[in-house]
Amino acid sequence: MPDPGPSTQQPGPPVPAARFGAPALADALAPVHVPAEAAVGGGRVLPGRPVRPFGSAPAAEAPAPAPVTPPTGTDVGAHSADALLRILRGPSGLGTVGLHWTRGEEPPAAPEPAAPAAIRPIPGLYHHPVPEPDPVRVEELSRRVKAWAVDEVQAFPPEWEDRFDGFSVSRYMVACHPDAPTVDHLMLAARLMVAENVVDDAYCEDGATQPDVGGRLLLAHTALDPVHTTKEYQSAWEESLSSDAARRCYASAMEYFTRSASPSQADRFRHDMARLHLGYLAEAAWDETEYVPEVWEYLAMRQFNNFRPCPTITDTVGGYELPADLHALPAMQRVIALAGNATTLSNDLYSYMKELRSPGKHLNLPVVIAEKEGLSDKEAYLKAVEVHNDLMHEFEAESAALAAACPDPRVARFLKGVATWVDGNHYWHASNTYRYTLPDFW
Ligand SMILES: CC(C)=CCC/C(C)=C(\C)COP(=O)(O)OP(=O)(O)O
Ligand SMILES: [Mg+2]
Repeated sequence: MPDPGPSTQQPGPPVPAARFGAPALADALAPVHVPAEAAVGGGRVLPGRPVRPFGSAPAAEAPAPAPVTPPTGTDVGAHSADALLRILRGPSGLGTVGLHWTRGEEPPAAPEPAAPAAIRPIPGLYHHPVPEPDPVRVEELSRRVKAWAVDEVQAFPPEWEDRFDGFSVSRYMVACHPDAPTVDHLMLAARLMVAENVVDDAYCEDGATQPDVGGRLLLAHTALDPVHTTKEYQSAWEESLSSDAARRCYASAMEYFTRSASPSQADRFRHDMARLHLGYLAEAAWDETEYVPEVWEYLAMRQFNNFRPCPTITDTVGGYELPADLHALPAMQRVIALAGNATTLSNDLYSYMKELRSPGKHLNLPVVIAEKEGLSDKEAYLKAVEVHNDLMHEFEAESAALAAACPDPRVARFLKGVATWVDGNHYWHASNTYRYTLPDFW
């Protein structure tokens, strides 16, 4: 690794390496000076130090889960089934052919098809199965996103390659965005997904939370939302964008994204990322003060520390635009929030065992319910499943109502894209047995 050189980071308390039980991580968090000419940009190799990517060690030490066939979706009938099915089928009528899930490119001849991933859904968790992601796309996206992570932004060191591969970002993104016209479009989502996880892992996760996490997050946020200042200070900010893996990933992924997105789509994404960072700050503050929130307070925090920035780029990745005034509709905002909350609570349930093994008390919905409502671990987990399911039903009912009230094909396509993202996110969690194992509650 290159010599880190002098720091460009704001002054702050020293990193307490012992706290993390992983000196490599504390070391990785140290800022790195990079000359101005190496400032972020597509195609350049950026020096710097890695962060521990993609969560804690693989779940290999836990017993391997038994793969089962995914159940079919349930309960739709109780929740505006007709309208929902119309959304999922997509728009119909004259002039809507181009709005369906088709691709702008013919896939090349298929290689040996990869074996379908084993799925292990949480019993009783309301979800919809998805078709197996196109293996040709998964392969191509995997090659390209890894090349970006390794060669362009140095997101992780070679010894963590297995963890990066185990994250399976390409299978994740192909499952979530089946309507992406090209692999270039999928790359927009894949780079951002990698970057978001690098920032979370480097600054916030598993005992890695830094006392100066607020400053770090704000400076990382400027890689998405640029600083406009005087000439004297502008170059110092530009240099800072290369100074750690988190900022290199954000800056590069955002540069690609803004080349494809409209100004209003890019601004929507910045707003969603500001929400995310606000959620990280609350989580970090509660971790620091060892505060266990009320269940409703936890749910409020998790609405911000949330997958929301992922489904809300579905139109950019799909190569079309939901106009800002339709995105801003209160009913659309409610649908987006419900979808984000359901997907994020699904993460709380799938990552429950991983988070139990992590250092300190890792808050998630089952843990907070158990503590605040005096329930056993199993009772709390099963109650959290019900909270998730209620949110999913509400999401689907509100989505169907909005589609009926606002018969604009772009609204229908966006709602379908969000619903597809929700399903793809579930698929990825249920199939990622490298990362997640289930508790023994059934
Ligand atoms: C991809 C993205 C926008 C992530 C934002 C926040 C985030 C990492 C999650 C919502 C996932 O939750 P968590 O941090 O608990 O992830 P793991 O359980 O460690 O997989
Ligand atoms: Mg989690």
